[in-house]
Amino acid sequence: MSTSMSSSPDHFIAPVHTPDIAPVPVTFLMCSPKLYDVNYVINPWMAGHVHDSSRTVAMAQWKRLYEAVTQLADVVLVEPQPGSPDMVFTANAGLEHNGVVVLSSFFHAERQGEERHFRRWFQQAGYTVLSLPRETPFEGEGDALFAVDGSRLWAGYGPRTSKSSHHYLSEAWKIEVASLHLIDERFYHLDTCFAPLEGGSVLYYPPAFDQASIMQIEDYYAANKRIVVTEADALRFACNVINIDRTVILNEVSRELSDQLKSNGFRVIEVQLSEFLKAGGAAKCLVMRLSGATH
Ligand SMILES: NC(=O)NCCC[C@H](N)C(=O)O
Repeated sequence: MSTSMSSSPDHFIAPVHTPDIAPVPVTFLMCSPKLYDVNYVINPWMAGHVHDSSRTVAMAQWKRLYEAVTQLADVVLVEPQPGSPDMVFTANAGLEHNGVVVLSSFFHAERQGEERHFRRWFQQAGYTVLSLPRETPFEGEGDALFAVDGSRLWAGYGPRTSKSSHHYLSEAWKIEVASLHLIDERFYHLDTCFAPLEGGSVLYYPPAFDQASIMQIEDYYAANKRIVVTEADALRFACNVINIDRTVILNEVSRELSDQLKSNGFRVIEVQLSEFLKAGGAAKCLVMRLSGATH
C-alpha cells in the first residue's frame, strides 16, 4: 500500500494500514555494486573521483561486507538500476519501522531517480510506503537513526534533509524526534558522524554538529557512554557502523578506536571499503535496516 503525505504537515494522515509482516530478528536491504560508479559530484568526497572507482574492487569489497552481515543477519537485495549509480547506498532508500517506510525525497536531482525503484521494492515486499513532498528533502536512514531502546528518533538536517521533514517522521511513528544540525559538508548525513550503539553508548564526531546539537547528545548520553571519534577516524567513516547486537562492522579505523570499541564490549569487524569512500559512503550507508520483510 502506498500513502502520500500531504504537502502540509497539518494535513498529514497517519497510516491506517500496517500489513502483517512476520517479524524476523534483523534484516538488511542491500544492493549489488554491479552498476556502481562516481558519475557526478554531490558531496565533497566525490570531487576528484568521477569515474575513478574500480567496479571490480568495489564488488570484492561489497561481497566481504555482505558476507560479514549475513553471518549475523538476513540480507535481502534490491536490483541495481541503470542511471542510479548511488543506489548501492540503500541506507538512503528511506526509513522503516513497524512495517512502515517513509520513502526518501532526495535533495539532489541526481538521486531522485532512485525513489521509484525503492518505492516499487518496498511495495512489492508488503510495506506501507509514505511519501514526502518533493520540496521536503529527506534522505532516509542516512539522516535518521532510532535510539537503540526505540525511545526517540535522532534526525539530522542541513546539507541534505530539511528540518521540516522531521515533523512527518514524528507523525509517522508517533515518536519523539531529536533534531541535530549538521554543519560540516564532509559529514553531510547523520550516519557519517553519529551512531547510537547497543548497550546505550554512542559513537560520534562532535565538530560535525552545532553547539545546541552537541548539548542534546550530551544530555542524553552520560559521559561514560560517549565514544568520541577523532577527525582522522571520522574521515575513515568510523561512525558509519553497522551494529548488530555486540558486533560492529565498519571500514578500517585506527587501532586506538578499534581497541576502545573492544573495551566497550564490542566485537569489531573491519572491512576495507575504500571504493565506496570515493562516493562518500561506507559500511552503514551500504545497508538499510528492516524490521520485517516478506521474502
Ligand atoms: N551517508 C550515506 O548514508 N550514504 C552515502 C551516500 C553517498 C552518495 N554519493 C550521496 O552523496 O548521496
